[in-house]
Amino acid sequence: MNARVALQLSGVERHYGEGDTFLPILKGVDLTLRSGETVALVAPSGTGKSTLLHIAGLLEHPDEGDVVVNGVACNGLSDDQRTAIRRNEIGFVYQFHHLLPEFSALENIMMPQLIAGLPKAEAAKRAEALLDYMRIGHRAAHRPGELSGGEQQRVAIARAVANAPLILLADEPTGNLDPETAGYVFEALEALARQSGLAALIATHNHELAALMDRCVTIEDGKIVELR
Ligand SMILES: Nc1ncnc2c1ncn2[C@@H]1O[C@H](COP(=O)(O)OP(=O)(O)OP(=O)(O)O)[C@@H](O)[C@H]1O
Repeated sequence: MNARVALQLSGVERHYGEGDTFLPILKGVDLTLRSGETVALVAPSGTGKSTLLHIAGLLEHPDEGDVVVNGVACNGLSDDQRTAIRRNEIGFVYQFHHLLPEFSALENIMMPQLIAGLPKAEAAKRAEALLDYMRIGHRAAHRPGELSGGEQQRVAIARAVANAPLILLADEPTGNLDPETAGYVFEALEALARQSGLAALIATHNHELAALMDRCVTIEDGKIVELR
């Protein structure tokens, strides 16, 4: 495959604590994500999935190693520069949706686009299209508290891709949903990632859902191991 490299982690190390509480979590993570590929990260609890996603998403710094987003090495950048790259290139979906409760579904999806400077009408048009794609167009005017868990998570997914990021990172995006809802939300996420041609790294405990993705990796002894 010779698609463009969207995200590259090389020799990434991260620990928590010091002295007696020193806890090495990532011990040399190498991972390459190309545009258009979906990758599942399936690893036991506590092995460092969230830590890895936070470092890949420029929310945390590694102790060692490089994070390269779309050809730009991010370690030496200022916080402002990292924030700009995160806003432009990376969409994040969390286990809990983190939607703004006082805004409608449509407004939540418009928000990152407005922050990026898009005109309101354009942002609304794209938000509507994404809601339709997620089959919740009829819920556009509803606030998060008026939506089911699955609907909320689909809004969160639409919001994460609203700015057409290069990379989508998701941390247990369906972990909070019942199995049936998790199935269709995950499928919608996977289809949207594929349709948008972005590089997706999705942490999940669900092996059945992971099987939908192009590749599957795990973390063993602080390093990435390719499962398929
Ligand atoms: N701020 C912190 N201080 C100390 N230890 C931490 C901190 N954050 C995470 N850890 C520890 O680091 C390890 C990895 O945490 P992380 O959240 O990355 O794992 P995970 O694989 O995402 O787990 P889960 O599947 O349960 O969400 C865990 O043992 C956790 O307790």
